[in-house]
Amino acid sequence: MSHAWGYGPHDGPEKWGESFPVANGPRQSPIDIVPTQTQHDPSLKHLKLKYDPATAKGILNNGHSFQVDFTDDDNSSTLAGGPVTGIYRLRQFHFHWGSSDDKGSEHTVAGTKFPCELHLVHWNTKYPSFGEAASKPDGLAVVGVFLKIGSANPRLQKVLDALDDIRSKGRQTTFTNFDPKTLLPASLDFWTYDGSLTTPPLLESVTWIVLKDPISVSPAQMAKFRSLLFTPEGEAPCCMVDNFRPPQPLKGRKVRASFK
Ligand SMILES: NS(=O)(=O)c1ccc(C(=O)N2CCCN(Cc3ccccc3)CC2)cc1
Ligand SMILES: [Zn+2]
Repeated sequence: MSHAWGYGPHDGPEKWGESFPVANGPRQSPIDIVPTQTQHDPSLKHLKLKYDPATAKGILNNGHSFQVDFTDDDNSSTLAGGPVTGIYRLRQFHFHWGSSDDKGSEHTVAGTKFPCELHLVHWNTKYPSFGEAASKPDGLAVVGVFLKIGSANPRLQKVLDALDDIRSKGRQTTFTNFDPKTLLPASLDFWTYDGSLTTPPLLESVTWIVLKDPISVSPAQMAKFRSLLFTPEGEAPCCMVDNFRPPQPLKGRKVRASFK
């Protein structure tokens, strides 16, 4: 398989190991988080998230998900505290979701799947760039947020309204003046563990910070996610759904909790 990967029967997660052998490595993501097997770590600091809405730049259908990109040439939008040392810059956020409300998240909680999961991707400023950081064991920090079916979430609406302009792979449009903090739940209680990117190249460079509390999303809003296409204009349309990797073996890793 060239480096063309996807989520279908011929190029999906079960096949990724053929081109990306690290798929079977010791710190792969996502995982099933079993709360009764996590350990409260009182030494974990509060998560410090500082996001400047002016750093929002654009929104892109990358053929695997859609992402909102941020300018990351200074420390205007950063993550610090929590399990990390130093300052990490926000690069982008994106989502993973299912074809139906009973699946879609990458992390699961005691086997429970959520219909969608948000990932806010940050890179360690001890390295010169995202690309450099992405290959280092402490290079990235990703905040994961579960979305649970409930009432419509007004905070999502600006993102969802932009999807009409990026229906096909490769489409992008400007997306400015957006504060991703508005997408977070009230509590920043989290679980944390050492893991990887959940898409190829599956680099084992991510400190995962998965928030305990979900945010809401309505069925109509989920339908909006599912209106995107994996395929570019001019190709037979294939709905962008089930773009999630299933949980991977823990291989002896400890999952710590910031809360009791
Ligand atoms: N689901 S997730 O684990 O949160 C996630 C986070 C980030 C990305 C991401 O931005 N990309 C796009 C391009 C950069 N590559 C890494 C790279 C490849 C080659 C040269 C340098 C870095 C990673 C994939 C994907 C998934
Ligand atoms: Zn992701």
